[in-house]
Amino acid sequence: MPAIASETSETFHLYGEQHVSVAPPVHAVAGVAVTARGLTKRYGTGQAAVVALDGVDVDFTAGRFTAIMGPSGSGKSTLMHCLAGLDRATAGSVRIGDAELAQLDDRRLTLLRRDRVGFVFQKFNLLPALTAEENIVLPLAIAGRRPDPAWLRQVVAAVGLTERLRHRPAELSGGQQQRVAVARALVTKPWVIFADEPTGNLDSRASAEVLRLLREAVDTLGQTVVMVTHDPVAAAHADRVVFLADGRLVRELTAPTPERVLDTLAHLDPATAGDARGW
Ligand SMILES: Nc1ncnc2c1ncn2[C@@H]1O[C@H](COP(=O)(O)OP(=O)(O)OP(=O)(O)O)[C@@H](O)[C@H]1O
Repeated sequence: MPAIASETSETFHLYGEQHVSVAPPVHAVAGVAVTARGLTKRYGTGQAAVVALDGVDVDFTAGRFTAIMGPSGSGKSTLMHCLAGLDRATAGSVRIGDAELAQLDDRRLTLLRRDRVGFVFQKFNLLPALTAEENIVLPLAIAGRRPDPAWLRQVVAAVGLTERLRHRPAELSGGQQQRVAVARALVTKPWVIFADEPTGNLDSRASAEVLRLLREAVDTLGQTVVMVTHDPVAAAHADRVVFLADGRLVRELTAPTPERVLDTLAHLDPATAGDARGW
């Protein structure tokens, strides 16, 4: 099990009792952090129905960095939302560790997301009235948990924000705001971090910094990261890239390079590959 995901002696036995306040621990099943089987998502009904995911089987190894790519409309966001418990699948199964999402009612699903999943979004999603530090510890504050000071210091130092903790988001650059978001995702020691186009609003220097942080979280903390991206350079920071087309998983690459990612995209959808080259 990755170091960051190991549980301490907190009392998770509350799970299953009437007043659930903490999500249950999750455990890796054969080294797999998140798994989907036959994952299907249909929007609408009848003739207007859209099959966004069409029976996706995929495993995300614990302590690894995986990128999800594919042409526009191929189902990347839908897949991430279903994997992260932000949306319910129409059919099939998603397990985060040994927790089967379909078996959780809305309240338990919310707890699982709050306590076991970290999120990084394209638009940072920071609260403007709060300082950087308050934004970072917000998931803990919502859960009524106190930050572990040593861990908080380590996370803040890792993202290079020690001197910026009292600044509000409007006083920070885009790259700094996204680093706050990465720290906020790490602070709960989540089972998995889902990053949805985390560099989509950043210039290439700030992008490289955020990608380096995600990479470091995997390499030095054992964090599991799953990232949706359109950017072959971003995807090349991952250990593995999985490619969607028309709601199906069609290819994957290990040890990706930007060139190999572009070549694979070009086979799936020449227009998308052209965009990625900046044509
Ligand atoms: N709420 C919705 N209602 C109806 N159809 C939807 C909805 N959300 C997504 N879709 C459709 O599902 C398909 C997959 O969409 P999704 O957003 O997951 O693709 P994507 O690969 O993330 O696209 P992009 O790269 O453009 O962001 C598309 O055909 C989209 O139009």
